[in-house]
Amino acid sequence: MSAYQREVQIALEAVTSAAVLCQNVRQGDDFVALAKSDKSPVTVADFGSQAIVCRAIRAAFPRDLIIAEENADALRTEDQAPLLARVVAEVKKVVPSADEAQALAWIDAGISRDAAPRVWTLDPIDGTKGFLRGGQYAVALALIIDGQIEVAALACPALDDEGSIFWAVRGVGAFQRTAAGDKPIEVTSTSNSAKAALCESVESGHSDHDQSAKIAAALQIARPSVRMDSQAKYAAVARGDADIYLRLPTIAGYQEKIWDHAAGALVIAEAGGKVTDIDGQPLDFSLGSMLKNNRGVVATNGRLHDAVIAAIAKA
Ligand SMILES: Nc1ncnc2c1ncn2[C@@H]1O[C@H](COP(=O)(O)OS(=O)(=O)O)[C@@H](OP(=O)(O)O)[C@H]1O
Ligand SMILES: [Mg+2]
Ligand SMILES: [Mg+2]
Ligand SMILES: [Mg+2]
Repeated sequence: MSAYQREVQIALEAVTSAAVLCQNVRQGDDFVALAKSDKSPVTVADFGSQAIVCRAIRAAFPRDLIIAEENADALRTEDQAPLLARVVAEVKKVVPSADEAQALAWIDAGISRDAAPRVWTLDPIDGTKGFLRGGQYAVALALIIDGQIEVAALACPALDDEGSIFWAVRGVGAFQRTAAGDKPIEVTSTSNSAKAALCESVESGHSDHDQSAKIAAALQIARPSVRMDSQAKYAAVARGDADIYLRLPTIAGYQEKIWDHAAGALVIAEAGGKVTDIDGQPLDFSLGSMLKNNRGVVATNGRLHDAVIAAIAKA
């Protein structure tokens, strides 16, 4: 029996149900996006997805903590009663017995921020702007034990025809779940950077596009970069659709959130790739909700990693 079998099963069921909720919401015409205090959007589906996943984790592993992106504060205000009603209605489509109080409590099960010996991290929708635009998005869940990512489940509902689901366990491997079973995935073996495919964020506010163009030129990368929302970029590198994922800081001092990277980072590492920050340092997931010790993210097939870090250092 391989390690963390139960965690993998629960995590995959949870992100799969959450992905159904997200697709249900996206098929409708009323996402009711709200702007958070940092002006970033949050929708019915972000709240609903967080409720579904936290419910599943709480039921299976009641002692585990959860560091998830959203909280239910806005939904508890009188102004947002219609939004709360939409969230509860969507949650009930997936969990028919759910009521309003439960939905709120499940969302708020994810408000931990501090490090803990055993903690899950969840991005209920990574790439909310992509979700709103009709682009890629992901439901990203990972289990961190003593600061190390051990289990990852990554649902990309808009990738491929039917959506795709990826998972990984540290030391076991990275897989894509298909109707025919779990298929191991692997990064490319490209070692000539001129032949590499590079992917990056769609939003220039999330990763510096001008800087990445300079780095691509220095690496003699011939192909135009592929812009894709969400941790689907990690899946793209992990299964060999792309060779490099660059996330270059746009604001000095911006700290990346662990839920934006934990699941994707393990999937790439277990597919044979490498993930560091732009200085070539490993991402430190032992510090609670933020990657306080890191700047930006560089993910590659491994073989190209040193060349990419060197090009960034020169740029
Ligand atoms: N300034 C800045 N720098 C870096 N990252 C930031 C910044 N601001 C926001 N965010 C986070 O970006 C997450 C989305 O990243 P993506 O790579 O999906 O961006 S994009 O949609 O492709 O443009 C997005 O995740 P979600 O909120 O889950 O969508 C944010 O956590
Ligand atoms: Mg967000
Ligand atoms: Mg995110
Ligand atoms: Mg999010």
